[in-house]
Amino acid sequence: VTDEDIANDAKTVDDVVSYGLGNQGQRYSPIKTLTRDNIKGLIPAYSFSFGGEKQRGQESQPLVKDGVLYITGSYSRAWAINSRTGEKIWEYNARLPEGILPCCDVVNRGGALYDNLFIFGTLDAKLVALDAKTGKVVWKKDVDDFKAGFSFTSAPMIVKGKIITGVSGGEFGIVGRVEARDAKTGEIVWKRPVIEGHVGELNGKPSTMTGKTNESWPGDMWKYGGGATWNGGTYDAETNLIYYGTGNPGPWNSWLRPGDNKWSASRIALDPETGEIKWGFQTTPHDGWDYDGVNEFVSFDLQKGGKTIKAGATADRNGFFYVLDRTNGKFISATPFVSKINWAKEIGPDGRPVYDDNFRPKDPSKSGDGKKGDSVFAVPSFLGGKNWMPISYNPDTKLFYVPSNEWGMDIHNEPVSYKKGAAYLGAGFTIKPIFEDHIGSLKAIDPTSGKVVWEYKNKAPLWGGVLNTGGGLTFTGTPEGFLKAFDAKTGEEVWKFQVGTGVVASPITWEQDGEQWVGVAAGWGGAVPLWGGEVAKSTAGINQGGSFWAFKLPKEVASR
Ligand SMILES: O=C(O)c1cc(C(=O)O)c2c(n1)C(=O)C(=O)c1cc(C(=O)O)[nH]c1-2
Ligand SMILES: [Ca+2]
Repeated sequence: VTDEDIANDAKTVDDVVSYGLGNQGQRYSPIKTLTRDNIKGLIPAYSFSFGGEKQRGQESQPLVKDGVLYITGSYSRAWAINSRTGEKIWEYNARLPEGILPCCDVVNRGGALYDNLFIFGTLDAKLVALDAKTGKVVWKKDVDDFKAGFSFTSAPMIVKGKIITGVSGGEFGIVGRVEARDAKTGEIVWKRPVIEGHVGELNGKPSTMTGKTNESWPGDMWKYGGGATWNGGTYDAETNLIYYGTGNPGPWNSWLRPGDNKWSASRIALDPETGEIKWGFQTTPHDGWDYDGVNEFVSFDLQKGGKTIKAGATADRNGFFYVLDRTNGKFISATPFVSKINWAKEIGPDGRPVYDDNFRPKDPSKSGDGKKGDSVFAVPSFLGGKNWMPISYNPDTKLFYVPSNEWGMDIHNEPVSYKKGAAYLGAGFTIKPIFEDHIGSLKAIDPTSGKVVWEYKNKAPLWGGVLNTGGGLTFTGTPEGFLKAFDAKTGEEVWKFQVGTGVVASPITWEQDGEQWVGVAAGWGGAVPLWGGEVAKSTAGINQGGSFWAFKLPKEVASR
């Protein structure tokens, strides 16, 4: 796989060589073969089992190149299979040590292909490059110390010969950073911590570009300031900028860290050559609800007042859908994409939330029994209006498709201090539904107005990514075990298939032997069964699993 293959990934149809079907992350394939009229003929071709006694959440997006499909699975495993038959070519198991500290299930969201390598991150915070043909380890690099809470769950991104990655560990007081390595050797080119005050690295030398001082943090709190870059990034060739989201500040108890706490809960744009932060936009300054701002920032052309604006959009965990100028981070608009939000009254004209202090958990030193502060019911819950699961942009309908959840939480604050390898929260919480009939909600959103054009409601929380196709279809999975297709214009459900376990992964599509294929990993898990509170109870009956499902539209059916 070459840089050119990756740069053209959004346009080519016979392979998928990047997370997001192109580094911009639109998750749109131009393949037109499959439509609402012939989708009845979309049939399973094979199902490949990930095996093993342990299953858990399967969030991986596969890659396909030259008849080989590459996919990662729970517990830091990876496979190459024949993309036509599902026959196994190789399997890799990272054999994790005791004591790893992933906060939110043993997931992996996918790998990257470059040159002759398949590269992915493991839960013990290592980056592994395998020979794509044999699955043998070519190199393996320590990202950081898993005993301090560092972990790795997202898919690496390749930008012009460099591997761009982040880190997980925001619940353990790590400091988030974005890194670039030489994609062939794995050697570090630059490291960019995202929390003010920290010094990065460029070509082996110290480099301070995050913020000169820790001015938006009190005292020493920036030292364990969080901002984990745990959900991967996107890249836009037109602006030559890498876009990354940053997670919650540490600890969750916001009374311990007055100030904006930059750049936690933000989007930042970085120079791919140096890692310099070119702009930052903080969606939740002084976050008090674990509203990690890691949600992917997706580039698109916004038509407004007869002009085309180089924009980007992101559906934030805090419940607002933001459109920014992707050249400079300037705020364009923010509109709610969930039906209820109470922590902010609105987003002001400068892009800053107008807080409603009634819904920030109370200061434990001034309320409650002095240990446990007074609880509030805040909406959305800390698992967010949207969590990790990627949105999709369809350039035909000019709509964004956002997998969201409608829920709230009881949350209170407690005292806490940093201890290596221990949870650094200072908060207790229980997630609760806010509607009787549904939590999950897939919404088609017009980015020019923020208006919801259609909505599909799902009983269980939606936890999988979205895919759009040139044939006018929108795909996503449900915890109830269905891969579903909708008419991208109207939202009408036009197809579904039961895979036997929850679908919390991102589907892909590709063309092979003149036929359109669709594939998705299956396996219930992720953060909901672990942290979902009362919501987790309602999903307790969902069976675990671990497999990859491939579907195709046979030629005979397509031409009928
Ligand atoms: O702050 C962090 O480092 C961090 C990491 C991760 C992760 O790596 O999966 C999640 C979260 N936070 C998180 O807050 C969260 O809700 C979450 C859900 C999931 C998932 O895969 O279902 N991961 C994570
Ligand atoms: Ca987090």
